[in-house]
Amino acid sequence: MENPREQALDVLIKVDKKEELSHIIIGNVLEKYQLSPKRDRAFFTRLTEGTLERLITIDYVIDQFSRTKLRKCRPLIRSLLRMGTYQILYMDQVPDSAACNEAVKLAKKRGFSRLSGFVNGVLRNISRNKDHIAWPDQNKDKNVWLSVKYSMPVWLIEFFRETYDAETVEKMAASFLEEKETTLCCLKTRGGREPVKKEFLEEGIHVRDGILCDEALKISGYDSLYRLSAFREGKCFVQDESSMLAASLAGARAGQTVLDLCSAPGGKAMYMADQMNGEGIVIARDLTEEKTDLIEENIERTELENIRVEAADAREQDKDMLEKADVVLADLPCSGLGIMGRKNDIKYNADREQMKELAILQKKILKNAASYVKPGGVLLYSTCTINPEENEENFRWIREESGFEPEDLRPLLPADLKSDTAQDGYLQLLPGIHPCDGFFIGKLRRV
Ligand SMILES: C[S@@+](CC[C@H](N)C(=O)[O-])C[C@H]1O[C@@H](n2cnc3c(N)ncnc32)[C@H](O)[C@@H]1O
Repeated sequence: MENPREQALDVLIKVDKKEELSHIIIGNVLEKYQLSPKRDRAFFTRLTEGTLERLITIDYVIDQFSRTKLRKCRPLIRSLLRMGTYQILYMDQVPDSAACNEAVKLAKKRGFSRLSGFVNGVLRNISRNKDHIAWPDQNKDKNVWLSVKYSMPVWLIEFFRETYDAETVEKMAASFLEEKETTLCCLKTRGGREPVKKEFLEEGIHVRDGILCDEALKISGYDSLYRLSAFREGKCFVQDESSMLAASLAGARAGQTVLDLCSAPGGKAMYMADQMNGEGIVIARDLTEEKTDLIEENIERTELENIRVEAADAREQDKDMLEKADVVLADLPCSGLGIMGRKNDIKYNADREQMKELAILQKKILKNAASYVKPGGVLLYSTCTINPEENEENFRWIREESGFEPEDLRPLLPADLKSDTAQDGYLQLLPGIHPCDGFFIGKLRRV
């Protein structure tokens, strides 16, 4: 990677112009420069992801110290100021003078010599005054204060506060900004957690056990997953503990028929196939072949044999599957508000209208999902969001519509996990409150 700052600049400009989702653009750059030194790749990743994560805070600061408002600047200048400010405010290892000088050099290199003085002036002004920023007054408007402090759109803060108190919302917002380890699920059928852990320790990677699930390992300090042999050989795959918990609460057992309607990239399908010890079948479906190819790739790597992959639209009822499945998993497309800390685009692109449309889509799929459950079988509904309309309300709706009984989750939960609603068959996991992503899990049984 020739100049990680210039690569970061190009990514920020593309994201600003909404050319593509940021994790795809960043992933493409990392793939192109996979042989570059780990240090450059890490600097590039931190600078792009960090700047995007703190965009609202950064823009607030720049507008305080610049005479031209950021929204009136050219995209290149806007992105240069944003990444310069991120380095000054959040990257202690970068001297402020380097952040300013490199921004000036890039402005000149990209044909903006006339504006390089402006870039220099704004960044040096921020550097001089970084301990005297006038933040919003939290006593005047707590939501605006939370929005600027945690870089979350104010409407989202207001939306969460319709359900949760300010303290809970602050914990959630803070947790989205925390540095995340990567959570891996280790397959029992491939030897389980201990040998993988040993291998990672030998490779000098920081590793610790998960908190909620026996299969989980949390790792950090590695470069690319594909450089880890245990990952390459399919002994583990990336999955948050909230997802492992959802798949484990489905309770799939050896010999059963499991139908996973929205399966790509296949995380929960693989977890269940592994729990079934390779006996019985998990039918893993998704909408397009592009998506089912992702499941196929993962199965090939993990060598799980009891998964059958099919492309199918879950909105259409499949008459051949009526009352055929012991377990139906409806892990549905959702607004993703529980994983905003992993995907920056979600918090900036979410909107209430789209959330309402998703709730309608979920109802349609849930109705079909219920029709595939055998008498005595299970319907497990899950999403990675924090939105009562998509979660609790849809769970209540399908319970009434299907006549299925909610299953008491209390005996099935890890000891450390407390929830007031578990006895009613569902739980809403909250980042910052629970040790995992934000996730909804609801379990019903056909009586
Ligand atoms: C939350 S993700 C599933 C994650 C997956 N269960 C896992 O654990 O790896 C939702 C999936 O729903 C799929 N999807 C969206 N609309 C669908 C539809 N109408 N029919 C089937 N799958 C759909 C998306 O392609 C996406 O892969």
